[in-house]
Amino acid sequence: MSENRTRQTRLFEEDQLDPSVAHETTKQSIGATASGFALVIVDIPARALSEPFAYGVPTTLKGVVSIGTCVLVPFGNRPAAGYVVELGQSLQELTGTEGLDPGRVRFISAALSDPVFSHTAPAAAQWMSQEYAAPLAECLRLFLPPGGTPRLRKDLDGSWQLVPPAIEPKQERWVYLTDHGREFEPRANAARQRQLISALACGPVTTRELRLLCPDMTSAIRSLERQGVVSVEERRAWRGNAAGTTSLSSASAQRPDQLTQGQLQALAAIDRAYEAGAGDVVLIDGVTGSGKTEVYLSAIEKVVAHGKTACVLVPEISLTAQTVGRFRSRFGEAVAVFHSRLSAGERLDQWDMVGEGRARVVVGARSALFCPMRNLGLIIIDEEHEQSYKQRSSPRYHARELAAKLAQLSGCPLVLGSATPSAEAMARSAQGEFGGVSWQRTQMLERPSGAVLPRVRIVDLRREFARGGRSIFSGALRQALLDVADRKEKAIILHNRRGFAPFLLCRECGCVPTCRHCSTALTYHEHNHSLVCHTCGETFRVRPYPAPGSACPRCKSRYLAKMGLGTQQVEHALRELLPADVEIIRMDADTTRGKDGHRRVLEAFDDAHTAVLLGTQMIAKGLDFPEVTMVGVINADYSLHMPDFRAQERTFDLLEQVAGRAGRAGGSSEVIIQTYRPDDPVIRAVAAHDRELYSEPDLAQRKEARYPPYVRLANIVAQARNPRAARACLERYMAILCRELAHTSAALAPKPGGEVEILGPNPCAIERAHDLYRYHILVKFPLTAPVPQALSRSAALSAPDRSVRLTVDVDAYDLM
Ligand SMILES: Nc1ncnc2c1ncn2[C@@H]1O[C@H](COP(=O)(O)OP(=O)(O)OP(=O)(O)O)[C@@H](O)[C@H]1O
Ligand SMILES: [Zn+2]
Repeated sequence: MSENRTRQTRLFEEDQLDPSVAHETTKQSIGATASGFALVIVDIPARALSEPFAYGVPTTLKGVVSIGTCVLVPFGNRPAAGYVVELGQSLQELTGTEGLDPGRVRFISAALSDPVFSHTAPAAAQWMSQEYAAPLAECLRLFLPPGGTPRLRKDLDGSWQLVPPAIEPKQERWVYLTDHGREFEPRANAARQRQLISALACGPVTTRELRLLCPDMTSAIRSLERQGVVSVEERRAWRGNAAGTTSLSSASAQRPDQLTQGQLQALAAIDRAYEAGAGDVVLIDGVTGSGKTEVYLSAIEKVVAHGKTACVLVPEISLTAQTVGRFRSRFGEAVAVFHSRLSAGERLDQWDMVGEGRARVVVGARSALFCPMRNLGLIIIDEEHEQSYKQRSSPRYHARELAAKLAQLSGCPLVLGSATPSAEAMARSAQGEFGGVSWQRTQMLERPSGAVLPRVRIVDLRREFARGGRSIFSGALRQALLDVADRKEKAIILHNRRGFAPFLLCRECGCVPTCRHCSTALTYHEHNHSLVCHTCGETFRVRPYPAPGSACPRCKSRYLAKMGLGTQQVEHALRELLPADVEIIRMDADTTRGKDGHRRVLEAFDDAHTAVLLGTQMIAKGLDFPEVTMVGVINADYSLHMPDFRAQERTFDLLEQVAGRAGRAGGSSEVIIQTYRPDDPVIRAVAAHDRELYSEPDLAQRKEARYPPYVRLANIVAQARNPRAARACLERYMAILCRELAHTSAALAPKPGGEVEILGPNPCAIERAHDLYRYHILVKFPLTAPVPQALSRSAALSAPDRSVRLTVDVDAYDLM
């Protein structure tokens, strides 16, 4: 590590300074005396800049520069913005500066801001950069106030300009009654003044709100201000505090009279992790509706009572509706909220509320981990198994891993909650330890107040087909829907088509053609009528039904059909089936656009008397509607056939979660799952609410074939207009990678039966997107091997030209 650093921490020579650099920079750099030294992460996102650089702190900036300060520095022949991540009296005190000559270090030119990030940010950003093969500056940028820092811009004439923060805090004018004002009695005919005084009787009000009350209040305010009756004060506005409020009945958290046994045990485990102060992880493995949210709320209450702060991550999708309400109902104004639908101003204000310590609880999507929490006492990740915790653009970090790192840096517990924990979390807690901290699983097997998990009925679609059933709904599902309508209750229908790779399915025997070498489902490519294996690349020609000559490879039936049916078609079918007084509410990407899309849809379902909520996988998440007594799944098999080693895990998660929406208030409830594969271990596991029925064989197979959680997996994708260019880029990358790995250690050198395995290049499952051809290689490597750094260096060294886009995704979830 330190050898690596010495190599990379570079000095810049005075003579490299270009005359075009801002005049001030040059003047200050020459002949300044150092009052100390600093390591600075230069704000230039390039893979080659993987370490901070050393600079002198001129005496003029003594005391002005601290960790987190944005500074202006000379960099090569240009100025650059950067962030101080380490400070010391002498150069030797700083990490990785062995062998540098203090006399030749260049100087920081100016300080541009107050400190902008928390003390754990530099270490976390450097860890992220190494772990996920991402440029260091790109990682650090995540920890900066959104839109709130200065940037440098090169103008057309070649000079560099300092651009101030794009977003400024906003001030609001507050009007309040003075002590004298409380006794003041306006003249009988001064109606405006009376109105104003009564509006202020309960406390200060903003001029904006007063204007809403009565548009011409200005003169009354001025006149009363002159008489000393009211005072006007400028205060910072905290935009975004109203975001996410909802009328949903389930969006408040009534404190239960009594916690369940499982809840108490979970809280005790969190207590122990808190006392240990080492960043230990507690996995709450609690069935759907077991009251995990209540555990989070109680744990946070304790932490806040100790003067600490807490951060709760929930999947983006569940943020707008119920969750925020539950947290606000318990913690009020002390809650800051982050999600992607906030405006830039709202985001900055929520950020600063956290930085100033006004907000003690942060609820947000994965990006909430970056806000400047002081005195962090607890991190919680709800629905820990969710794929959306993996960022899909660079830096491609996983929130669970970053949270574990931050917990360790802050010495606070990390709590993971789910009814369907990830294979990673299960494997680590089975081992009891991972990454130097303890991992412990605590189970919550029961729903509170006697509610039970719903009964699951499996419908075999092959039999329906044999009996002549051609409708979307089997007899059982049709009857169940009509019964719900009769009883004036609510139902949820899942029709998941997201992330869907086209495949062929025999409607008579239910078989899906799989690769004879790899046992992954073959993906259907319409344009050349072929089935392709996306693991080994083998291709089979095929003609699906109704083309003449279509035939199932197993039973030779000609009903080898291309699968695909949209939510809209299901909606039509529901409308035809059900009486007119049943509201049918569709929830998918199309109906939830806009800032309040999700909230509107869920409120409509909440308000409806008798209703069916139909949707894609977004309806499976965390919804708590007590009136839902039936859940139906149109076709459970879609995600089972994804060309992905996680296909079984994803399908189980989805089905178990959606099933868990039924019967949450007690009483009888039913789940009906339609499938062509009733004997699949995943389907049987959901039917029995018994995860191990599928996870044991699935994990055994992953271990055997070397897949996560037993190894790590990186997906390196090249995209180009010219398919040969994409492939060639990966071939070059592979050659460099092999060399880099061999350099790192003999054990990592790729060889048959070696620790590192490289597969490909092959075409991606989605072969072509946005007119670009896509190829990929997969790299499998041991959990603790320093392979990501080699992956990153190889990307920097293989320097693809502009026609090829090369991305490195470590711990990839999206293999399409
Ligand atoms: N101790 C308790 N006594 C009674 N009711 C409770 C108790 N704890 C939680 N509840 C209620 O149980 C319901 C389910 O709780 P919650 O939504 O937290 O479940 P969950 O475990 O997060 O479920 P899911 O994984 O399905 O999202 C809520 O309406 C909640 O108010
Ligand atoms: Zn294959």
